[in-house]
Amino acid sequence: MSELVIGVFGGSGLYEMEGMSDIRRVTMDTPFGAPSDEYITGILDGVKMVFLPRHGRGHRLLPSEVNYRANIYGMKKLGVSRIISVSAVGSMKEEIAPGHIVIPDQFIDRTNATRCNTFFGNGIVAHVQFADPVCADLSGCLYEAALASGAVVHRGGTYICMEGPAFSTRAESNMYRSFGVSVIGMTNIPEAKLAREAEICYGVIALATDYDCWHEAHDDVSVDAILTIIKNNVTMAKSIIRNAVGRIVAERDCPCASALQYAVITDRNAIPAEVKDRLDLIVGTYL
Ligand SMILES: CSC[C@H]1O[C@H](OP(=O)(O)O)[C@H](O)[C@@H]1O
Ligand SMILES: Nc1ncnc2[nH]cnc12
Repeated sequence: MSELVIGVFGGSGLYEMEGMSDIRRVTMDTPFGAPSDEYITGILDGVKMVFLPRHGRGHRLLPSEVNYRANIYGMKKLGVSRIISVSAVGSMKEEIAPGHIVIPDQFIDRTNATRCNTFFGNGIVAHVQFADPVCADLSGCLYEAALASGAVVHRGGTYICMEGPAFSTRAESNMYRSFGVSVIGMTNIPEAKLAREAEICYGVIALATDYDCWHEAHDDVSVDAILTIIKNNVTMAKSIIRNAVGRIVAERDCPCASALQYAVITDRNAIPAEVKDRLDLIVGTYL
């Protein structure tokens, strides 16, 4: 059985993780370019952890500029089998108030193709299943952990991923509400798709920071308002991660672990050798 290694992508306001021992910094280059920053590895309550701030330390990268492929590839290289994504989100429902936690179970993709959401192409074609885009087991652990941390937590809900960087217009916000979505953000879709291709379980702790711009009784979303809420909630996010770590077992009994088994359609003999080489870590066992 392989050792449990849990990865964390820190989002807006979460640029470091306290409480780990045996801390090391790992600088990595990947066949897909450079990740957002150094990975921080360490031990949290006896479990190996890998932390990466997705926008880089100092929040230098736009959601569209993050090299999601490199970030996920690096996690895979470091042995990660579960990724916990911490994300600031706008609430699209009255009952999800700023300060609440949501563990989304669905996504809608409203990004506009400036991001690279796949490891495949250039001579190898694969189509992974994505009907259930987050790992149900990991998300269950995150929900239980949020309850144990005393959070007001909403189980399930749809995260709509927009391109940004400008926030939505009021017309867009109302349209998204008519879709029935729960929260809005700018980062999770590429991570979820690439994690699935890398056979890594993906789950999200979404921190509701604002009511976007649809709520007549609340101010329109601003970075300032988001950061104020996040400052008060970063301790909660860290507590949820800590409580989740003890609930995650090494062995996986979910479809994420074999997502690529039947996904590659290309004739193995037609795949160029350099493509096989580049993707060895991701898909090598199936070629
Ligand atoms: C700083 S406000 C907008 C920013 O926050 C969210 O990022 P993350 O998911 O990394 O917490 C949102 O998606 C935007 O990128
Ligand atoms: N209202 C919002 N729209 C998009 N991303 C966000 N992140 C936090 N709040 C957001």
